[in-house]
Amino acid sequence: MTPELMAQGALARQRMLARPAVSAAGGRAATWGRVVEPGTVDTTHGPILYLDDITVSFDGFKALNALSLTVERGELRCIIGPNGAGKTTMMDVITGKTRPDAGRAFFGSTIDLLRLRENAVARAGIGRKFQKPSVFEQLTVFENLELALAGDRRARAALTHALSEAQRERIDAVLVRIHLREQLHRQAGALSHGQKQWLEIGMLLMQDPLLLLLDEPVAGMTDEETERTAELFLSLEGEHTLVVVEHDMSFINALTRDNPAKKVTVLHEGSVLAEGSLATVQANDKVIEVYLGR
Ligand SMILES: Nc1ncnc2c1ncn2[C@@H]1O[C@H](COP(=O)(O)OP(=O)(O)OP(=O)(O)O)[C@@H](O)[C@H]1O
Repeated sequence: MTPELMAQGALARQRMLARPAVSAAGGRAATWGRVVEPGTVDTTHGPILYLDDITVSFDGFKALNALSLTVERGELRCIIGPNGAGKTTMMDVITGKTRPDAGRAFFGSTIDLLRLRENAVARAGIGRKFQKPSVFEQLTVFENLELALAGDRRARAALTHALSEAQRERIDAVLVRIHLREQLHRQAGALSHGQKQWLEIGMLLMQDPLLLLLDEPVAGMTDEETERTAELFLSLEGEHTLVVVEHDMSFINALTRDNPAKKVTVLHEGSVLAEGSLATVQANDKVIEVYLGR
């Protein structure tokens, strides 16, 4: 992590905090059953993500068991936990893929996530990166980003549509950010695993999400790629809110080393087992027993 990137992250956080946070639509009723305009989440009085007492059962087995969790706007929150702790199920609830049996889930103070379908959650400003990269292998890096910029416009139309200067600049800025500026004409299928992961993150960034959910983003990456990914995430912190689920403790270390007080959440058996700085949770006896000490 270079001092420049750390400074960039700090600046981005300041800019984000200075951004007007109140929904243009305004009011709780504004989001119920309506399409939500991206970038209008209301965090004036609270967190950007609020999960309260969420329970998800599969044939009587509680994958999430009264899970409560909040994430503040601009945070980079790491979520760790052993296999089966409920991390993926939690992301499925946030993105509308799984409906809980009980509990509440809010994006800002007004957007009730449990009333939105998956595509509406994405439109509201929540982007999700699954573990495996799913880029369009036959297309170039640039074309992949171009498609992502188009959102849900039809693919062919998106690729024949002339880009505006501002759109080109946006793609260019993302290319620099994801370290693929030199590879823009390369077919995505020819990229390394790590580069494909960055491209997919770049595709999410084209939609300018407020909240990014990242499921094991460095699985299968080389040490160098992992380090670059940590730098990328730290540069996004503040401007975006990031929730990173990860098993790789060296990556968690890299994500928290600029600020040792940064919160890490440990999930176990569908609830929060511990939360606090990495050092605090690593020293927690319950955590050592169920996870770190295994
Ligand atoms: N559709 C399903 N049907 C039945 N059980 C499920 C289903 N989805 C998840 N589970 C169970 O719920 C528990 C939590 O799963 P989940 O995938 O959320 O955990 P995780 O923390 O993401 O694990 P990992 O680190 O292995 O990805 C597991 O015991 C899993 O087997």
